[in-house]
Amino acid sequence: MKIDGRPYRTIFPEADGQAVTVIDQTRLPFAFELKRLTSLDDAAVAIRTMVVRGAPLIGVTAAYGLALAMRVDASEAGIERASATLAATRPTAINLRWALDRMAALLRRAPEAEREALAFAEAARIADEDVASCRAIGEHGAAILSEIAAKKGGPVNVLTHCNAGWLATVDWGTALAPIYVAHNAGVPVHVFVDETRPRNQGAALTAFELNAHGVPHTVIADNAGGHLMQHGQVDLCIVGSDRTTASGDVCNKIGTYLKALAATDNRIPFYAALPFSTIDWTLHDGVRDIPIEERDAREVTHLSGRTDDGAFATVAVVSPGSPVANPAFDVTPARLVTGIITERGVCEASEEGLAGLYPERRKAA
Ligand SMILES: CSC[C@H]1O[C@H](OP(=O)(O)O)[C@H](O)[C@@H]1O
Repeated sequence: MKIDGRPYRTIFPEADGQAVTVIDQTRLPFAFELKRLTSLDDAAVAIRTMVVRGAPLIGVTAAYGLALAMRVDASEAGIERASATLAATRPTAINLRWALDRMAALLRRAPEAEREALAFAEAARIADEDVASCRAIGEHGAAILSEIAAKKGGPVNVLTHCNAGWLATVDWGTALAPIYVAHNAGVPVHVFVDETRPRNQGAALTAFELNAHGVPHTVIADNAGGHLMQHGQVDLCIVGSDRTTASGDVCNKIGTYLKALAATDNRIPFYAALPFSTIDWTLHDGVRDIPIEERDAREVTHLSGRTDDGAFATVAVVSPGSPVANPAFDVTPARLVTGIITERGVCEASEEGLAGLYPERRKAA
């Protein structure tokens, strides 16, 4: 995507191969700052502290983190140690495990002396594949938006949760990719942007993206979505995913499940958009089996932002001493999901639906 007319990706290797540069998403939307990752630990900290975030981007950052690690220790033990360090950063997004397994399998087969160059090349391939996958998700999803807008004879109103835009991937995004493709094609689209407490990825990141791209949108409190659906203001919901099971259960940012319940109650289509790398083919019961990250209580007790005179500030918003719970994700059962938008097309949220798009997995299962 473009920022002030300049094309950006969320992560890119530097020409000298000594570092990888990322956008520091903890500073958005009030400051656009780049951060250089020069080591395995830099990459691990960037993932854990959400300098980079979003399932596909977490996977790509981990891939580059492993490549940076190979500069220091390309032995078998080095591969295992770096993989373990990166895998421990965040437990829910399956893209992290998927990327590390793909990289490690390739590196183990290569001579130690070739592993650093091979790792950077494979990380770049994973990044390029992510861009292509998200662009294809955009095409398939835009067809849905275009059909609704044509039937309505007016703007299609999409509700989305958290940030599943280009900032959550290498480029294009997943849930927002259909919106960008449709908007670019002249389809009238408007987006209701859930603020998405507690870290406000919607209010801070999705709104930043849509502002930069000129997409009409309205930021809303998380709790307003059901009311808007009840009053006919939402035509469909599209969300991202951090891990989707082979049976179509969708794990996504906390609060997604509540949106799906409201959508179902109001007979509003509810889609999840995700690439192949977000599907966990080993799981069939997401509510029971997907590990849900519990993040620091301070994300709930404090709000970070900018004061009216432009200073960054963090303020307490919870009565001191009150206990806090902060699960970062929830799981929407497949029965509440209208369809899954992937790089290979749109399918039912079911074993059959996903196996139909990925027949090679049926044989593997
Ligand atoms: C395209 S994956 C985006 C997905 O990741 C976000 O989680 P986080 O910001 O904690 O990394 C959120 O669940 C988004 O839907």
